[in-house]
Amino acid sequence: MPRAEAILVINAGSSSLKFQVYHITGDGLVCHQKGQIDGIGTRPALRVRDGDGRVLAERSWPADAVPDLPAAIAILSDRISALDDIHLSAVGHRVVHGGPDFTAPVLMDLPTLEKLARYQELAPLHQPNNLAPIRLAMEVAPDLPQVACFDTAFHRGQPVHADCYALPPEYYDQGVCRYGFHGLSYEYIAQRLPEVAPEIAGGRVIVAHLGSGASMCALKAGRSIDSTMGFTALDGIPMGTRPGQLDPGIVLWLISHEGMTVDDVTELLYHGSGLRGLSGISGDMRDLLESNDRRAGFAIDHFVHRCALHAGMLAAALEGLDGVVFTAGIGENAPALRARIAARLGWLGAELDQSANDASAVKISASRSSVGLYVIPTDEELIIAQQTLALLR
Ligand SMILES: Nc1ncnc2c1ncn2[C@@H]1O[C@H](COP(=O)(O)OP(=O)(O)O)[C@@H](O)[C@H]1O
Ligand SMILES: CC(=O)OP(=O)(O)O
Ligand SMILES: [Mg+2]
Repeated sequence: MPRAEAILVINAGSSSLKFQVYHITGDGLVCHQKGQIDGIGTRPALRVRDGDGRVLAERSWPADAVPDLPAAIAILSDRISALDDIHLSAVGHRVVHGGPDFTAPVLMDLPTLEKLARYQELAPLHQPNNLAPIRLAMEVAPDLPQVACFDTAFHRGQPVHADCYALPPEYYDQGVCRYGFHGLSYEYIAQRLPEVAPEIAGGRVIVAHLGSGASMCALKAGRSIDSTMGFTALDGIPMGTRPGQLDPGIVLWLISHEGMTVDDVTELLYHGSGLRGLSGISGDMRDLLESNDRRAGFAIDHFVHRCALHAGMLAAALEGLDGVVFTAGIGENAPALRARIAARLGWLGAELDQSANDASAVKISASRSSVGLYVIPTDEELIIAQQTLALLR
């Protein structure tokens, strides 16, 4: 029997490594297998399912057995190379930073790999882990097309007054601007809205992508007009191990007063801050929700507060609010946090339906709420597969 033509998708995040295999059919893309290792460095767990959702493999490890993304890549690459019932037509990769030049998916070659490697310092938690599998695949399968799909691309149509910093313009000309990230996730949500939430799809929507990395995007009729992340994926709301918005004066103080080097500050801001730094317990929201330690509750309070403030900022960018969509690890799975954030948006007209929220229904707003509240599980891999297929064709 001929093996089915397929696209493999790889998505390396800050606490997870996800993959999906799609069959290419006459009608488009059909998921054949999907899997992930999440909780990397905190509570690593592997789960692989077939296209119908049946669990094919499940396993967990102690935190230090899968301490980082490279360890997860090693585990998953063994599984992926064992897939023998497909013929790969291409591999689609999430690449977090596309800088000023990469505004659309691109077929990878060595010069492009070198260009993208220059953005490693702008996304140290992601870019090396996004590029390593591309480099490896180009070595072992030089004829197999590798396509890079960017987190930044979806935001690149924002007006200049929104994506610039108040710095002399020569910095903007050099690419110092607000890129925004999680664009593959926002593109997926924008694609789903007309079907799942037609009453808000053409309106003013905040999408809250709350995962280990977290950001929010202001969608106006499905297009990004602003977001909470900036030049790097450090900005905006607090994350698992990143602080979110920070007065740049703190960085100057850390250098001048604390004698920190660039490497020290990088370590603090990418690995030692956010929920982990503030709680001193864990950057994994599940650990904080399960903890009775007062510091865990304090970190969650801060997270909710900052989410509410940034949502207010995006509502101002949108000049009003028709809907809020919760997505990603926390947004999809933590009803208590959705409830607390929604309560802080009451002044904008948001009112939760508590039982719908507890059940993680798609629509979780009360019927009298003037803001539609939704939970839509994201699927960055599907967007990557669609973009990869479009480029192949
Ligand atoms: N049931 C849950 N309750 C609360 N938080 C959860 C739950 N499941 C996952 N999370 C949180 O989601 C985050 C991971 O989300 P994910 O979108 O996979 O992140 P990333 O892609 O950035 O690695 C972690 O902080 C984890 O604690
Ligand atoms: C950009 C970013 O923070 O991604 P993730 O949430 O997958 O870590
Ligand atoms: Mg992610």
